[in-house]
Amino acid sequence: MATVINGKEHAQQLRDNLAIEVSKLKSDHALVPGLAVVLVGEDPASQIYVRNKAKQTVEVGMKSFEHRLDTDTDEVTLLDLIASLNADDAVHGILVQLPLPPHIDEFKVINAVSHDKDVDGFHLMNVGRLNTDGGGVVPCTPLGSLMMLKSQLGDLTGLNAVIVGRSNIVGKPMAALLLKANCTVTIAHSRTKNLEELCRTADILVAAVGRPRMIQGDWIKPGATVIDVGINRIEENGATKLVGDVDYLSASEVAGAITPVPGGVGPMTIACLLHNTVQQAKRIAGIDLSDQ
Ligand SMILES: NC(=O)C1=CN([C@@H]2O[C@H](COP(=O)(O)OP(=O)(O)OC[C@H]3O[C@@H](n4cnc5c(N)ncnc54)[C@H](OP(=O)(O)O)[C@@H]3O)[C@@H](O)[C@H]2O)C=CC1
Ligand SMILES: Nc1nc(=O)c2c([nH]1)NC[C@@H]1CN(c3ccc(C(=O)N[C@@H](CCC(=O)O)C(=O)O)cc3)C=[N+]21
Ligand SMILES: [Mg+2]
Repeated sequence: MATVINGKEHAQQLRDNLAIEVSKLKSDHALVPGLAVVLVGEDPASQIYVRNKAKQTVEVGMKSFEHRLDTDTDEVTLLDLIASLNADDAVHGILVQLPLPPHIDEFKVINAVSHDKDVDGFHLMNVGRLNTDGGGVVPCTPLGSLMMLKSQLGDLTGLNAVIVGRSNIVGKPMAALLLKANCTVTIAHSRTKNLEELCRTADILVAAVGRPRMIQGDWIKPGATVIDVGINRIEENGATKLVGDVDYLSASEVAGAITPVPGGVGPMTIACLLHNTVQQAKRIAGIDLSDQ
């Protein structure tokens, strides 16, 4: 049976370390990192997610600012809010919850956030840096996934990594990180041929598809490490359930290690968001990033 990679524990450890760092920033630099989260619309899943983020932000000693706007908010109003957050010295990180309503241009909004306050790593400046000098802010979900992989496997050099999914927020930045970590990287998507065979070549398999339990145990190389990014709400036996893109039962009989859903990549994503906020606060304040 596969080792279960406990994302909740990894996330708790990361938050414990952040709490220590935040208290040092307070005492040594009079700096309290602040995170602003902007939510447009009433999506219940997003509301829970935003509430969890706010709670954990405060728990590590940082300031949390929440901005909830109606679904029919126009683009100019949203851009004005972002401009005021860009100019606010108490705010070091700005996250605009995606997806946005269809009448709002997501690309425009993402790039209106100052790249110095981007904590998602979605701004063009940070995308460019991830793919060149590696110095920018790294997207939270891929960063959390990489941390768990390194903790599980140590050096990743030479391993074959297959990522299923090519989105800008998960698949592509995950590929960039694994390439930087010296893996041989393949990105698969909906047009990929022989997906099952390709998956069986993977020492590291990352599933970021959005299809409940798509990847089966017999698609997995025995002993491989499986990172399940998928968060899918399904109805089963009359109850609502959260499942990943990997069929956990069959996969855990073949894999060497696997992240569960819930309790895997999700909690690490939020912890990495807090990590990125601290990083941006230090950058803005001119505190050496290699300092602590
Ligand atoms: N744990 C966390 O913190 C987070 C979890 N998620 C979850 O991760 C999953 C992916 O999210 P996201 O990247 O935003 O999703 P997108 O819908 O943006 O991308 C899905 C990708 O999967 C590919 N795909 C779809 N169907 C197939 C198929 N049958 N075979 C192979 N590839 C396929 C698509 O291919 P194509 O490009 O050809 O259309 C696309 O590249 C979702 O379940 C989401 O909820 C997302 C963000 C954070
Ligand atoms: N700008 C932006 N940045 C994001 O990072 C972003 C976003 N928009 N939009 C939505 C997706 C999704 N996402 C999740 C993060 C944590 C959990 C998480 O903590 N999940 C728990 C379960 C939570 C539950 O029970 O619902 C778990 O997997 O254990 C889930 C999903 C971040 N996203
Ligand atoms: Mg849109």
